[in-house]
Amino acid sequence: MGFDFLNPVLNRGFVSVSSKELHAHLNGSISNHLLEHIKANSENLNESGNEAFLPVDCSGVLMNVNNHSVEAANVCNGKQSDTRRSLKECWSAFAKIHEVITTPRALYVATVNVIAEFSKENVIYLELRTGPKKVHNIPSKLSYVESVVKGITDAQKRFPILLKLLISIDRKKGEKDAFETVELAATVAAKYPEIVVGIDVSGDPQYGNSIWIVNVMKEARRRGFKISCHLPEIVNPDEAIAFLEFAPERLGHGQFLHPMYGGTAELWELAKQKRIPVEACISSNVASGMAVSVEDHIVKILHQESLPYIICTDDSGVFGTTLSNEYRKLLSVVQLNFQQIQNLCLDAVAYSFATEGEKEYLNKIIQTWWLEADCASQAF
Ligand SMILES: CNc1ncnc2c1ncn2[C@@H]1O[C@H](COP(=O)(O)O)[C@@H](O)[C@H]1O
Repeated sequence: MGFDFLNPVLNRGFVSVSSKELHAHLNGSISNHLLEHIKANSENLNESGNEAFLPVDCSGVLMNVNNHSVEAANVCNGKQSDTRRSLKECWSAFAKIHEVITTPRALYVATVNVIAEFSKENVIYLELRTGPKKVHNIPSKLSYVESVVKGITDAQKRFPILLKLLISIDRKKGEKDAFETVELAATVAAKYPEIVVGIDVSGDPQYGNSIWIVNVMKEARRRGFKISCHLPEIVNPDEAIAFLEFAPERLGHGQFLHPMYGGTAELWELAKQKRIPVEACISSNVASGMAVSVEDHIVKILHQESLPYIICTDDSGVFGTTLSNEYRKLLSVVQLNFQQIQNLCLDAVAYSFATEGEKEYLNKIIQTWWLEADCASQAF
């Protein structure tokens, strides 16, 4: 579309440098390389140190990690680059990852290295989200979250990236579990208020009932959390209306809001009226069959109608993508000039769950980077 002038900028990571990742599921963001590494070393993992991780440096960070790429991921999967994973396949991909992350130590290493990989791509603000699990040798949901927070705290000291955590509610696990998760999130947030800032509602959209999900979101809001809620990834206008009426701070996906993709005129009108920022995850939605193609992704309509959206990866490990790659896909279907891309980055700050002071700081970095990028582009 004549945006070749942006390629050097994208290739040099400028967009991701000035970008934020607001929708990244922790386990879904584990690259194949990292997963293989954890699997291969699982028997040697212990709580006391890193000595079993030969390729890991003293901070628990994998050395020589390749950035994700569709090609790299597909080599590991033995799949073609255009392989589509249906939503069902996604759930089994997550289950396979969960089978590998069996100890607090493995979870810690996964957390640190997922952050390392985002930071290598020059992402400067990352909101990770994950669902607490008492599985395998992880003794409790509290210890699960503590391991993730420890990973975040340690990575925060090492990388130039600001980190936040959203605690995920898995709708498949039902109402009781969801209320308990909010309670647990409140306990951990009291200890780490700068890190644990939000609640994510996700999981298989075929499960759960919108009424209790709305009630859980109300409780989370009452506790002071910001909320990001996945809109159903199957056509379900009634549920989407219930979620829009509640008005979480952000919405995940949103492909089926528009009548062209299975929504209704009423739903689309409500979406336009509410103007809730949508976390657009292009590769994920195309790979899982939610959007037929990049061209048919809802982001194009959101852009045309000047509705707020943020470019995100969703599950960079499972879908073999990066934030820069997602921006490239956006630019293949939406015409944006330099200033508009910068504005997208600044919008992402505004829609983030960072504090006002942190937002100010991030905005300054972005403006500086874009000034440099602008100068660099003049040179090409
Ligand atoms: C494809 N789009 C999606 N839609 C809905 N839920 C998703 C998702 N991608 C990920 N998850 C949710 O995040 C979990 C993996 O990360 P954590 O184990 O929590 O770190 C998945 O099991 C699912 O519940």
